Amino acid sequence: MNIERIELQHLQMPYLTPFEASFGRMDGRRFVLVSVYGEGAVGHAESVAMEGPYYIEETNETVSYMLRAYLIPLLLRSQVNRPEDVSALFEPIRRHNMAKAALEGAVWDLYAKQKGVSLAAALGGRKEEIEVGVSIGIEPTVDEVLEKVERFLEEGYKKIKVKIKPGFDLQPIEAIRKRFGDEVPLMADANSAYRMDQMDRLKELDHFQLMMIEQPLAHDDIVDHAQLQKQLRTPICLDESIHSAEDARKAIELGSCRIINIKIGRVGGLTESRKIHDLCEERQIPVWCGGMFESGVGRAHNIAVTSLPNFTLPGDTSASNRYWQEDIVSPEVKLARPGILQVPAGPGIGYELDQRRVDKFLIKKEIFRPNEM
Ligand SMILES: O=C(O)CCC(=O)c1ccccc1C(=O)O
Ligand SMILES: [Mg+2]
Repeated sequence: MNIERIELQHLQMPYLTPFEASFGRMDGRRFVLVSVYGEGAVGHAESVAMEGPYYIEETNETVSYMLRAYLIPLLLRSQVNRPEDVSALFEPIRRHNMAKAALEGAVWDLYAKQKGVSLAAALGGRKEEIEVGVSIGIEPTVDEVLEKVERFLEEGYKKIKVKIKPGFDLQPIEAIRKRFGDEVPLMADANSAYRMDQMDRLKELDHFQLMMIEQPLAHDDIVDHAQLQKQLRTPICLDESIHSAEDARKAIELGSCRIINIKIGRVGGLTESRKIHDLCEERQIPVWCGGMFESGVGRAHNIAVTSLPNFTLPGDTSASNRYWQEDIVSPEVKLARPGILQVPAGPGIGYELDQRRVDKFLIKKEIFRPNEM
């Protein structure tokens, strides 16, 4: 693929409104945008690591370090013919999945652009549009959750996900059901906030016809989740516990979940995401694409992967205006119809990087070339 140059742009983008989950509260995103140049084309992807190690262990700084010290030098010293080769190349390096995914994703975009096909098509996706939902944080009051639910339902979002934690769980769910009815496609995400001795609390949630409960127990657990799933009618969806297709296989075989949330960053890239997708399809486990408050670049990657057939549940990839005053891609990610995003047909991710907007949020830029490695 002839990689001639790799750029890291470190950005700081403020959110429209702060977001709180059981692991903390955030006002904006510091992240690394990766651009890979070759044969007159350029591929982009972003790191989805947060600033602190509270969702998973990676941080913006560990990602920057791993890219600079290991992953970029390795890639620039190697011959790569297909993006799948990058995934194999990175395999000896343990974990650091978000760092790997950021670089591998940029190579996927470059590859699709060099071939003149969309990233979705390069991955084997065939959907032309996808259904999407929205993830609502823990708000100071239940009323504020209700206001958000109302607004997002008006915009037609196909799934409402609310963050819960012990003490802020039954109240918001019950209030949403009371006000908006049982037809609203509703789910809860606990981000590992519960322990097995709080099972009774989780069982209460069984009365609200939730589509699923996401990652109720420990971030590294699949054993207790299997026990819990036996006690619940509501499907458990795993997020934090799944870092690879092997993790997914073990969780499915144990009965730890009935649904899997695929985040490209958490599983180390698009190649591994597709592997998990294929495995789940074979085992009849529906998947959906999670979100990490991506800019338009990461959002475009999420849209592309969601075009694969077993992404049968609406994901967390909402429109740009749910997160940003202005996004760094053009056009911005907009709903084509209520709750529906179009899968772009143009080459690669199908959105242009707007460098003028990137420059507004730019803190630092680093450039790497093969002869310097
Ligand atoms: O809107 C989004 O991008 C999804 C937000 C979200 O739920 C989330 C955001 C950051 C870290 C973890 C999670 C999660 O899915 O658990
Ligand atoms: Mg989650």
